[in-house]
Parts: sequence; C-alpha cells; structure tokens
Amino acid sequence: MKPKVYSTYSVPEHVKEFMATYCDIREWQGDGRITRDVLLKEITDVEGLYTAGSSMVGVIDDELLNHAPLLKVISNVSVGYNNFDVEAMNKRNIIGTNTPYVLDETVADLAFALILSTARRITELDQFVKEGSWKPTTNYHETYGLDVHGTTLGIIGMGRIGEAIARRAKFGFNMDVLYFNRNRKPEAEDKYGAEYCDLTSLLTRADYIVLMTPLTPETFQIIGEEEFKLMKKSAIFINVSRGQTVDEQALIHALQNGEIYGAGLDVFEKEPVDQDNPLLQMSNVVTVPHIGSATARTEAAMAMRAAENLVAVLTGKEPIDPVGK
Ligand SMILES: O=CC(=O)O
Repeated sequence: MKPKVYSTYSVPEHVKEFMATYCDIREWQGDGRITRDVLLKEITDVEGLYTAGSSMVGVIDDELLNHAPLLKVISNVSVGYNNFDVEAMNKRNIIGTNTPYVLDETVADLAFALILSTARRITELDQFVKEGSWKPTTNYHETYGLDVHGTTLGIIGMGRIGEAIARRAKFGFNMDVLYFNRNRKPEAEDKYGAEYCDLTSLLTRADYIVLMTPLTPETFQIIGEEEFKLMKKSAIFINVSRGQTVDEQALIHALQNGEIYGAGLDVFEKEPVDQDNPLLQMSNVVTVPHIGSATARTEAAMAMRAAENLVAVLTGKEPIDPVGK
C-alpha cells in the first residue's frame, strides 16, 4: 500500500502525476484556504503533508502533530518555514523541507518591482492617468518621483535572494550596496562590491532598504520605531520577507509622520490584510498580496521541488532541502 499524503491546496497536474507513483494523495478542494479544523481531521492517517505557510492553519505545532501519529515529512512549497514548530517536529522525528534556489531570481525581481514602482510612483500615477486627471494643464512637478540608479541600497538579510537583489542593484542600476546579515559574505562583497555594516549604519545611509530576512525569534520586528527614525526622510522601505519582521504600527506611524518617503510591501502582519489597514489608504505605499514567487514558472518549479522532497523521505532517502535540524 502506498503511503498517504495530504495537500493543503490543489497540486498542479504534472506534480500530482509524479507523486501518484509513490503515494496516495488527497487534496484540500474547498473554497478559499483550508482551516485548521479541517486539517486536524485530514492528517490523522497521513505519512506526508504537502503545504505552504497559511494564516488559516497557523503554525504546525504540537496540537496539529498530535493528530498525525504517522507523519514522517512536512514539505513546504515555500522557502520560508516559519509555519513549522521545529521543536515539536524534531521531538517526533518528523522531517521538514522547503524550496530554496528555484525562487531566488523571481523574488529578487519583485523586490526591484517594488523599489521602482514606489520610487517612480507607478501605481499612483497609473491611477492618475486612468481616472482622467492627466490634463494639458498638469504641472509636471506633481508627477516627480525619486531616482533609483546611482543611489544606495541597504539589504537586511543577505541570503541567496539578497544576493540576487544585490546583483540587480550593482549591475543593473549602478547602486552602492550595503548589507546587514548574521554573518559576513566575502563572496558577495567581491562580486557586488557590497559593504557589510551594522544595522544602524545601514539604516542611516541607505536610500532604499530591503528587508529580506527569514522570520525567526531574532528577526521578529527587527524594524520598529527606533529603526524608522534612523532612516532618511527620503528613504523607501521594502518588505518582501514576512510581515512580522516589522512593527507594522511603527511603519504606519513613520509614513504618517513623513519619517520616510514611502514603502513597497509584499507582506503584512495579518494576511490577507484588513481593508481598514491605514497602509491601504496611503498613495506612497505600493502593496501586493504576498506574490514574491508568484510566477507560473517558478511556482511550478517550487511545487515539483517540494514533491521531490516529500517523495524522497517517503521512499527512505535524504530530502534535497531539509530544514530545522
Ligand atoms: O513567501 C514565500 C516563501 O517563503 O516562499
């Protein structure tokens, strides 16, 4: 009998075909996202869980794992794995996996899309044109934005995605690159002329600040009131990591008080973001719905990589991307 696997979302056909050779897969097929209650019932007989960070399910913790006595592997279709309670998984010898590498360039593209659209006010001015506000009498000063080329970029979290952003900055936009990271990356310094500095120095010197660090207890709200105060009034803040790496109230306050110029946000404290969140009322804030890796090609590659990780464990092999041990 093949091992049973549950997927918290609908698996692309080509991936399902591959998985079906090795396991019996059931998928969440309801409307919207699966809830925790449903997942608690669905995982009682499975050896594999195929999932991605989901605010409706919350963290995969002791309570969930107590309902899944046969579970051997949890394969995340994402690079972030802050939805894993690693201790609870390790206690039970459950292997966790993620999908690094295949999404690096796509996420770096989005970081740059947010930099450019915030600096040049693309979404605001798109609206301006479409609503018919562009008139022969339009004063062009009203449409001015900020230059990106030749400025200074500060990257907080110089992992592979951080490096892909640095490459774009250095070679595409002739920017100076500063970075703050747990450890120094001499090869990034050589390749992109990136300068390692402490957080205070990065925040005071950078024109663009990109937060790209994974969410961990150490990076929870790494950017808050004090940090926004250190930034230039002309600084643009970009978050493509996780909403909880920023104190969102402090971000709102900084924007409302002109402490920074604007923000480009892929992630929020609560997702989907509440419609009455003040960030959604600000014309100098560009928002997208957590789409860092969301291109058809990259999502397909991530889905397959996650399936390979899952099947590896279920067939007694080492997964390509184990995390959290
Ligand atoms: O947010 C997306 C990911 O972690 O892959």
